[in-house]
Amino acid sequence: MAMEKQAGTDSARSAASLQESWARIRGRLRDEVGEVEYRTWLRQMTLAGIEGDEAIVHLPTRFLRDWVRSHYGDRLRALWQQEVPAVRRVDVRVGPQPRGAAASDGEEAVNGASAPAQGGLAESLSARNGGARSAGEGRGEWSAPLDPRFTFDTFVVGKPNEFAHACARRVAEKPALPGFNPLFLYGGVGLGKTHLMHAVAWAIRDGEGGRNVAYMSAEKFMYRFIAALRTQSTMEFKESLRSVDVLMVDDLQFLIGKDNTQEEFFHTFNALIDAGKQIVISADKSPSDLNGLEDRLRTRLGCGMVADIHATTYELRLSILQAKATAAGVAVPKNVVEFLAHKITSNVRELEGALNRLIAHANLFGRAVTLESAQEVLHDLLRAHDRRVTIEEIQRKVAEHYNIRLTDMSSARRARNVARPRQVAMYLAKQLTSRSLPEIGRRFGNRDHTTVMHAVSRISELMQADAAFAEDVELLRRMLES
Ligand SMILES: Nc1ncnc2c1ncn2[C@@H]1O[C@H](COP(=O)(O)OP(=O)(O)OP(=O)(O)O)[C@@H](O)[C@H]1O
Repeated sequence: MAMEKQAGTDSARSAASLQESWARIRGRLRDEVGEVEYRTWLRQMTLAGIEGDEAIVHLPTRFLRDWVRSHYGDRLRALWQQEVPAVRRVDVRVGPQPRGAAASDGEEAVNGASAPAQGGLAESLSARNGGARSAGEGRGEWSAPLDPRFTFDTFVVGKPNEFAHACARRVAEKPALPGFNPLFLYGGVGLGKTHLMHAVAWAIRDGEGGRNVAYMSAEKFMYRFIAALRTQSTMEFKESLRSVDVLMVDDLQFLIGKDNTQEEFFHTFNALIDAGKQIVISADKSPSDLNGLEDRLRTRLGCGMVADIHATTYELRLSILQAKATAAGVAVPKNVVEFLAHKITSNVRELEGALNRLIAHANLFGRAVTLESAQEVLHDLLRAHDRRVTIEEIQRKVAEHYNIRLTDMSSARRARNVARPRQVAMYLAKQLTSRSLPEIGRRFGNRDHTTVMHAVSRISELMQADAAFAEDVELLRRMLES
């Protein structure tokens, strides 16, 4: 063993002892980072081999590679050095995973040689699915790769998604339960449909019984079907698809207007349901609203459980931001989280994108995240969102509310009953749009930016001192935002 440790090359190291070292390293990492983090980021690591003084670790995607490199690279190197002192460097690469790689937490995969593993990601997924391959298509090849970030652990539950989440959990725990088959999840863009689908797929794959889950987009289904038609292998297509235990199809609306593919999907759907297999579908609309899908298919899609994911609420946006900041290990102040949750209301994808940008910026420049940096870094994004609330709208609403003329927003009149509403409008313009102080000043009768600054601080003070006034301003804000 001691001799082996000094050798540092594959030739001197048996596959078995490498495997043991690698298993210990992974075990230690898992103990250090905890189960959830380990499963999210590290579980799919495989050892491709040792070259000279370098251990080569493979991950299936660039995203995972970058993440593991930047967050765990040093730790991996240190653990390797403890285990095998001759290893001085660790190279994390995107690479194929060997058959059976990372099939479960107990199974650690090692090629045992420096030569790259054979077989691509599709094959390794096939192995994860049970490894059975029929002639032509491998069963697992049906499945698109699952995103390791999209699990139940990382899905934040709130009022708008709690029903869909509960249904997804139920199906993951007990596939093909009567009343839950098919499970049809629908909702607007970027609200978490794919995340929930992947979470179900992960949970079933990792659960007991080694169920064979095929997850794909409707587009992929069509593409495969057309390819099978072209190569006259539709029988194999049908057989391989019908041999799965769970079929999950994302973005079903893609099949609208694709009549032949719909027909094929309808038959596959029926065959699987009749055989007691679980089907999970996602789409942007409910089955009854999917105009352009055949009636008989729409009817069947709606005969299990239909669950919608609603637009996010302010509270859910707050929770999601907090959870994502914590997961990234970055301190994001409360006022920044509240600011983002207020401003970016479109969907979770954009919210997440904004937070990631802030975090990346803070990391790059080694600076803390602050409200000022958030406004600066996200300037373009906030501007795009501002389109909904314009300074004109603010002026109009505030003038109406205080019963003054719209022209008084720009007039030179200084009477309190005019000046105060004007200050409120300036304050709201600063809060609800990303216009600069000079820009706001210009829109209020060419006033100086210091006047706007004064208005903002005066209104803030008054709101602190006078609860009724604060409520009034908040009411205006809500009216403008809705
Ligand atoms: N409740 C949630 N908790 C944590 N993350 C979420 C939640 N909802 C959505 N996300 C995140 O938001 C992003 C977009 O979600 P997802 O891709 O699942 O949306 P989608 O509804 O499938 O969108 P599309 O209609 O564009 O396919 C993902 O990164 C996802 O992890």
